Amino acid sequence: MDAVGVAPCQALTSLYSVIKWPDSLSEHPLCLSASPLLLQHPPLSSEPPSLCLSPSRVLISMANLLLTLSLWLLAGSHFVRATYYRHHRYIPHFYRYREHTANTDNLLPDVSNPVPEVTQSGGSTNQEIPEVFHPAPESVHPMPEVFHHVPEVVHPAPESYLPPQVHHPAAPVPPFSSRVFYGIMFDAGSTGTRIHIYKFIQKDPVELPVLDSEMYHAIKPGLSEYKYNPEEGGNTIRQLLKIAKKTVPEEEWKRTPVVLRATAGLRLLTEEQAEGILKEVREVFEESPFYVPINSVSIMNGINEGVLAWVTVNFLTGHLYSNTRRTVGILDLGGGSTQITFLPKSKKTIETAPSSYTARFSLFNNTYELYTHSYLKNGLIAARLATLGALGADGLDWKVFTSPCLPKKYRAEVTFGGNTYKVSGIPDGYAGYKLCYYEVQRVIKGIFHQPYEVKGTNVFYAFSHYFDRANETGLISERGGTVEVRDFKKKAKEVCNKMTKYRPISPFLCMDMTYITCLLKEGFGFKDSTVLHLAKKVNNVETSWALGATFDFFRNFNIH
Ligand SMILES: O=c1[nH]cnc2c1ncn2[C@@H]1O[C@H](COP(=O)(O)OP(=O)(O)O)[C@@H](O)[C@H]1O
Repeated sequence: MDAVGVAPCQALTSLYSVIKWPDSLSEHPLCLSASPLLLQHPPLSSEPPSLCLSPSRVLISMANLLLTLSLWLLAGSHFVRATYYRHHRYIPHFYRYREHTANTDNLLPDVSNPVPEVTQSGGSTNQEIPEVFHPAPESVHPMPEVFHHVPEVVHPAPESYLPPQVHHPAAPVPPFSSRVFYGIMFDAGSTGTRIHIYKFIQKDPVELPVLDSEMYHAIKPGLSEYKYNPEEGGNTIRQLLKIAKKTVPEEEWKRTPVVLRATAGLRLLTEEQAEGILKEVREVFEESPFYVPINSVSIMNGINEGVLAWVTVNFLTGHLYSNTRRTVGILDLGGGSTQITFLPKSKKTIETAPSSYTARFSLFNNTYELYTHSYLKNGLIAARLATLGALGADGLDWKVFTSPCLPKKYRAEVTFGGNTYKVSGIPDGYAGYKLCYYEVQRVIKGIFHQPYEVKGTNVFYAFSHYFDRANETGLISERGGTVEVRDFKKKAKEVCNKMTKYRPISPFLCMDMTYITCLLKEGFGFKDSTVLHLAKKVNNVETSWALGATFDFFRNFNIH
């Protein structure tokens, strides 16, 4: 018998033990004796208390007994229900999180049953799209909503849509077999396009779905490189969709949503150029067999980029399930932009931040107010060009942009955002850490806001180019690890002062390491001793905003 059945049965067995039935009711008085197990108070005499009745009072007593018995049975049935609810749904989050460790611990916050068919004009027909679950509250509620009908949500959920918190009368739970569903998220970044195919398992209609696995693939260059040739950009999406078709079983295609969010690369283009690319992607999506929701292709703003990366990392590290509100901050260094996001411990952090540097959203019945900001043009590749004085410059056909951060004899053409730049070291000049630091400072000083709290005890996870550069220079292995801010500085000095040794890894390594050092120290204001956790994956899932964006697709977080 499972845990659900044991407790109520024990209660009924105990109840039954208070009754001793005589051989014949007509010949003997009826006797009841209290089982010591059920005594709330010590007996007044050494004999167990008993009560013997004359036959004439037996009928009245029987009526009383039946009444008592029904009351016990009623109480027992409530107990059964309470135990069932608790076991299946209203267990604390930290427990629920651990319960699935064998399954990489990746519980999806919000997704549940399928929603009805949605017909796309000229597009694919969605038969069953995973529906939105109400997030489980942090506290135990006496009457959980899971035994009510889950309100229907027809995808796509518009940006401002919040599923209604409707409470229907209780209904019997239909039989349910474990089911699998998928979500496809494209990350159209400035340096590449990546596909994330998430597989979720809904084991039980009243339990939260589990993130089972992720299929990830990246392709270079990013879509912004195709600003003059969107059709070719569309072909990169076609290639990635082939992987999606191999990963998602054919019978699931029609109800598997495809979503693309573009970041800094497209933000840096003109509106017309960006729209040309997005239109092409929409067309490629429409010709695919997958479900194409409205607004499936768009440019994501910097706030969402930061917040959704924060959601991913805190979800994967288990912090969204704890009641402590202890979370980790994130530092994301992309090619075109860089993000910092954390949950402040001190009110002063929010009070002293510019109003556009904070964001609110709701998750698991908690409202979070985060410090978050995305610095456009301060991603690593954009910062390289800015350091060289090339970003936004004219005369790209003939100008050569030089820097003491590059090996003296280095000369090359680099492409970013659809433009090509001629760059070189300074052949007969000086190179090295100090000069380089002075150069990169110009890209940071006066631009960054230092949050009040950043020198405190917040734990930060740093990924994307922070991870790549730390890994390439040997600060951490491919599996990731922790470093102090001063480790970046030490390594930057070493790389800049031995450029020839490190050149085979990348001629930009000195510039990149120096930029990261300056960004952390003088940009965000971290102390030398601040420890950063560098991770490319957590629980075998990529640390990127893409998972958070998939959750946001299934249930709108209403980030504002
Ligand atoms: O999902 C991911 N997995 C691993 N690395 C990623 C992922 N997304 C982004 N990155 C890393 O971030 C770098 C830059 O990101 P991106 O090109 O998206 O910049 P952007 O956000 O400024 O446009 C990539 O070169 C890569 O190292």
